[in-house]
Amino acid sequence: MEVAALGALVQRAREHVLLGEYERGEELLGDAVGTVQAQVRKGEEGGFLRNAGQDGDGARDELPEERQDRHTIENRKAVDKWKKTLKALRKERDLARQVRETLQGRRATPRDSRSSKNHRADDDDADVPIWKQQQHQQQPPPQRGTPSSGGRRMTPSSKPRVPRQPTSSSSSSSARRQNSSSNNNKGGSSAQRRGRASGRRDGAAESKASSYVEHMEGSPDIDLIKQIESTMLTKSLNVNSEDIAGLQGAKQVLEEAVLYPQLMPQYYTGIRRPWKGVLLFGPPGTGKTMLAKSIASECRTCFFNVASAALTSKWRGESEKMVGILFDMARFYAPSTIFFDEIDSIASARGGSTEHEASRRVKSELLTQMDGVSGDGDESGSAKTVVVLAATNLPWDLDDAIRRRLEKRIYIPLPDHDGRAELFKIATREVRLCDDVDFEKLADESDGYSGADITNVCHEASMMPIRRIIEETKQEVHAQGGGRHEVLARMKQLGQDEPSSPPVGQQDLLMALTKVQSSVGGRDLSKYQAWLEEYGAT
Ligand SMILES: Nc1ncnc2c1ncn2[C@@H]1O[C@H](COP(=O)(O)OP(=O)(O)OP(=O)(O)O)[C@@H](O)[C@H]1O
Repeated sequence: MEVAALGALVQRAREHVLLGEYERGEELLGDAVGTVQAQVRKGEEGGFLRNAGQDGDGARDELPEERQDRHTIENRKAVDKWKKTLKALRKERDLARQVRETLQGRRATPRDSRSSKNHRADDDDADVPIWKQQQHQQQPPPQRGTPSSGGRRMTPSSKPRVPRQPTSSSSSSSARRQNSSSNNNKGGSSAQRRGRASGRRDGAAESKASSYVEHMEGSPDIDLIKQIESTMLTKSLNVNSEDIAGLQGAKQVLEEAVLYPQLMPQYYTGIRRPWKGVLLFGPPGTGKTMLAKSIASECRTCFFNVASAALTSKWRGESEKMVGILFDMARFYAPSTIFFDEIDSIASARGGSTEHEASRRVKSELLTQMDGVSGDGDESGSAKTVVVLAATNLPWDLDDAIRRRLEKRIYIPLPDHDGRAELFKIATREVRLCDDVDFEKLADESDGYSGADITNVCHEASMMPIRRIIEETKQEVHAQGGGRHEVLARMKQLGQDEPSSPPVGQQDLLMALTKVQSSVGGRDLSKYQAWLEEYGAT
């Protein structure tokens, strides 16, 4: 292939990769690798000289000696340049292959076995979180005499580690100053902050400790660290996007904002850097939390589920310290996702007369930390991103600066007709249904219901046949002169004789719809619509 066509070829390959056609992208990148390899070979044989043209067509040996030297140097420079290009292209081709294989592996995983209770997250490599896979890949083989058990390699030169202090309240204002003074180079400032704070390179893969708690052993904040790790961190989630009814648009935006940058960090640099944060807003019970969990499961990143109440402490300075530790831990386990549920309760507008000083400090720390999350994929191609996802039912209460940092703002509305029908199907998946159940009719009857409302309706409906049986049993026993004791004994017997529960019918579901009312009012919906028009960014 012509060298002149190389640029266009690589461009085409990248377009295929961005469109998700990894196989074709990989193939074209393979062609590009072949062309560049040929250039390297040619240069190593001194071939650039003869074809360069500017020195005439004569062979190298025919040139005067000083020109031969100049050409040797130029030839070497050209070879070095081609070698660099070769390395970068190989990396890109391998990445496309890796993504293709990961996706193929995921598709090949039967859904049932993934949701099976007995399935262990790390049974096969396809289910090993990205952070763990990288750890495996980067782990050098154990050296002779260096025991590797216990997840921590000791070398003769191992020194006791001085625990790093996470960014704390005391350092937050200076960190913030530094951040704003280097606004033009935010990647640099976050890297500086990380470097300054820890004196170590980022990420679990490069640390010898297998957990953050171990890494921070001896820190005065170890209790807080343990509390955060045990209550907020989930290393492998198993929420399937197929369990979420509807919301196709939101799923797509989230994939583009969160999943693809994790899979292909090389492409998401500069102006294409990943979004700093994503806000999911909308009425309660519409699946915001489920969506956040499912996207984190797809990425196989570590997931920090932060309920705002968990970040409040009665001790002065402790809440903002927790925020600092949380982000620090997320960077340690990167790639990771931090999900703030009900973010409005910790990030409401600042400066109000009722605002407590402690709450203002937490917000400042949150802003600082959000500025410091790693956005760009690094050159080595490893996805070390920390993604901030947040959800709220009260988007209008959010602090302006926090809202600005949540660059993507996605509306999660009440389910439409098809969404409701699907919700009824999903929610009744585990119960026996009578043949008369008509999901379309149920969707017609449940306009204005949220996903959580429909789940409640199905819960209520599934109880009804059991209640009927209990009632019949009571009447039967009482008619025979039996009392409470006999009723309970008969019920126990019934459960043993008839272990499969009685089926739920259409009437049960319709009756349950009259008992469970929609939890979202029409006035609220117009408020969301107005906020979406003013601040939405999808
Ligand atoms: N789109 C959906 N698909 C499937 N189930 C849903 C969906 N939306 C809601 N649900 C059901 O409602 C429950 C609550 O959903 P979830 O917690 O994700 O809502 P939320 O929007 O985060 O609510 P809140 O704003 O009150 O925190 C889920 O456990 C699920 O049973």
